[in-house]
Amino acid sequence: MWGAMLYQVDLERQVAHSKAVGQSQSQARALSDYVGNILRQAGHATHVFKLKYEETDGAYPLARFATPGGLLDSVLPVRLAIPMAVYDASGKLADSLNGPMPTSAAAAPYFPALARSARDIDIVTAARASPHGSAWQIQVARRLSAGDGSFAGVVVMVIEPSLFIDDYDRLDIDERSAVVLLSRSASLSAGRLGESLFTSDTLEFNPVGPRGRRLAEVMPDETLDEVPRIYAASELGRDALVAVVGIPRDVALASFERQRLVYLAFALAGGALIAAVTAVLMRQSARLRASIRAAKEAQAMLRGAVHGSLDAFMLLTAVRGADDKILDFIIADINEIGAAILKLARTQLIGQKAFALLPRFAQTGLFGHYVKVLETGQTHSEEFEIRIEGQAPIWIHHQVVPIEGGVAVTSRDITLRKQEEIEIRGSRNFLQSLINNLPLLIYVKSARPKNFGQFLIWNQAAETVTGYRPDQVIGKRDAEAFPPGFGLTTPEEDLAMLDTPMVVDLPEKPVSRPDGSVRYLHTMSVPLFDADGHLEYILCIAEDVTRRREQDKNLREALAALRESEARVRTIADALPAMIAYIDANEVYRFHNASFLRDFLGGPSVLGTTVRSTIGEPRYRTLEPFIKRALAGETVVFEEVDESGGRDVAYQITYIPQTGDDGQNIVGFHVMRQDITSHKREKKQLIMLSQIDALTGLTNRAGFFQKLDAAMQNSTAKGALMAVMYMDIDHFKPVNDTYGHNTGDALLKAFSGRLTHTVRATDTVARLGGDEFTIVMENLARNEDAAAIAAKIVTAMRTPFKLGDVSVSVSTSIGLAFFQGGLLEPEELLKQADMLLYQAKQAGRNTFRAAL
Ligand SMILES: Nc1nc2c(ncn2[C@@H]2O[C@H](COP(=O)(O)OP(=O)(O)OP(=O)(O)O)[C@@H](O)[C@H]2O)c(=O)[nH]1
Repeated sequence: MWGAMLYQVDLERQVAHSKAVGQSQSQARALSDYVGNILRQAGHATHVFKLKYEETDGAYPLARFATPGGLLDSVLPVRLAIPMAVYDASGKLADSLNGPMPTSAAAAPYFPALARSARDIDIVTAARASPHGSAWQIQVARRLSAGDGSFAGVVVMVIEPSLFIDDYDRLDIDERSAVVLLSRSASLSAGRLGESLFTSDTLEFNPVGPRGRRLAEVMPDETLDEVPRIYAASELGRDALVAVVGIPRDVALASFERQRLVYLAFALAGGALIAAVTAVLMRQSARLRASIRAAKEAQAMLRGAVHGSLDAFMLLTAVRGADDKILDFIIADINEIGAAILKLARTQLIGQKAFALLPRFAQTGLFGHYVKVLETGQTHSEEFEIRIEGQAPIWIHHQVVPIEGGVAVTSRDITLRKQEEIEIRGSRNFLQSLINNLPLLIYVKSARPKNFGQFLIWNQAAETVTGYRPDQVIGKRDAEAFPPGFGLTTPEEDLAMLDTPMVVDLPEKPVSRPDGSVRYLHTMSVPLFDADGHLEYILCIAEDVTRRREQDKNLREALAALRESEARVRTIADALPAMIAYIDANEVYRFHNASFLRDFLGGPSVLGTTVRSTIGEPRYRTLEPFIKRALAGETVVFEEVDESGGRDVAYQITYIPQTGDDGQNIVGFHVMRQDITSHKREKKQLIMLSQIDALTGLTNRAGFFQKLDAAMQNSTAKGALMAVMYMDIDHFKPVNDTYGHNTGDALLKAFSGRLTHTVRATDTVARLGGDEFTIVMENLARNEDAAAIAAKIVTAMRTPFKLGDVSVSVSTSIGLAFFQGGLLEPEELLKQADMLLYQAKQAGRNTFRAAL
């Protein structure tokens, strides 16, 4: 039992020791964190000073910098009274604060490095013995630049270990604890043992136990005092500094010792209690670690939020001139997004002056805004466009918030949103312009209950057509904007739309303009719904149909006139005896009068059919040449005999070409078809009549020559013998003279009658004029046959003629010529007969002479 208890006690001791080492190390780590933080802040403080110094061209005293609540106080507590100094370019002390400082820094290790490098860096020197012998120290130095960027000197902060040791009141440790800060590089240490401080250049701490142990327990290589402690170290990671905290062993193991007594008293129960206490402590430690981790995570998240933000974020510190006027801004911090916008690495940007980065900083107005924000303390936000040649424009939302000594700038790329806005505005402008420029009246009324019927849109065309301006209409209802019965869509029609929302085509209505004139509108009402399907607007689109109505009216009148004229033309055409038609350029019948249909085609209407299909191919072939000529522009007159009806019907056809509106192209031709059958017959009769001697009824001179010509051709063709007889009444004149002209006529008639009876029916007896007669005899067998007839005629005429109351005795003389083919002309044959007549006259008359 005791063995077990002693074993347990030993185990507990080990646990308590480990815990004590952990506690020491935790304190050592806190110390090293604090030191590291102070050193970082010191670096930051030199940076802030540098900004102010450079901004004021060197006229910025350290005393002002370290004013309580001033710039330094925002970085490092002024109460720490950290010694500071400013050295000029030659290394000579120019300003100092919080303690004596070396009069020259020229020999300091940082000085030549900072003088050479133009970069804004801080140099933290290794620990070295303090010149005034108090301890050792670390210097944080930063280059100061003149206005032209040249080396102006350095600012130095002196960090002494006493700062951490003296003022170290954060550690919750026993007063006999040891706190040591060790510089490995300088082999210097400074420490506190309870209330007493010490420095050493020999003190060293060595690790306890095997390497790689989790707890970094160390032991001093020399005895510091008589207090046994449990020491642990924490390396600073930079500057070769090590923080060591030693907690008195009895304090560290006090609980264990108490527990050991309890163990002694309550052996087994004590062990359990210790275990429980250990567990609680472990849990507390775990909780502590968790909360530290949570704090770190929160910090990381915060930092991540800034750096991972979609917005560009930048902290700018104002650079002020001697008169405190803001001259420029320096980038104190910037996130990656911001750096990306400026197209430089973050590290390159930090410390840069805005004017150096953006030469047009002032012209863009940004500088002015930043200054104003800083001076007024008012946040400024705006949206603007950045145009870089060769790149699409970028829209930025810019917010500037005042902070201590500068501004915090947040910029967000809102190009996409802006483009959408511009597009929406563009399409809205387009629609607006479209609505205004459309020749249609467009007006929109509200369909919402609160302002039902109120005009919301009234476009240019609506104003032009109705004479009412938008300011007279918009925001009003019909009854408020227009006189009663104005004529636009009425409230009743709007209410009907509310009942049954649908597109309505309203009848054409007149509207009275203020000047008294009237316009006719044809309106469509269209319901427009909101996203929830409720009727929101009534869109009315109206067309001014006044002109169209006038044109329609004129057209109707013109059409009526045309129809009337056509009816008149048709009446006339139908009444005409001629057949009239019109055929277009495609040879299609377009018009015909009643006679054309009845007398020519004899069937139903052929309008719309072609000539070829109407009259048939054979007849079309006859007419085609004339049709082509007419369609070529020629007026054609020709005759056609239609033999189809069993009797010959003769037509005279006239084609008159029709030119189109251009006066050039032939668009068809008019047909006038006249039945000339009877006319031709009459003509034939007339011709016939013209060949008859009116007194005697014998063939006249013209008929004689026609007959003689025909007979001679026949004779030539057949080789037949023919004769022509030429005779004259002997002493006719005295008859006229004795008995008068009428008796003479009667004698001529009686003579011709006796003559006709003497010859054959096939012989042609003609009177050439006066008392001269001829006979054409064809197909004679012999010459003598004709001579015999001549003799017979002479004999027959010797018998006196009984003419009314008088008896007249005459005789006749005859010349007889023959023909039986040949080239002789009729006139020549007659002349031969005349010559023979003359001979008969010469022979004493009352006889004949023949060319036998
Ligand atoms: N009554 C009548 N006399 C006519 C007509 N035509 C001609 N004459 C006359 O006929 C006569 C013809 O005269 P001629 O033949 O020259 O005289 P002729 O007396 O017959 O003489 P020859 O023939 O030599 O015997 C003229 O006196 C004409 O005036 C007619 O139609 N009627």
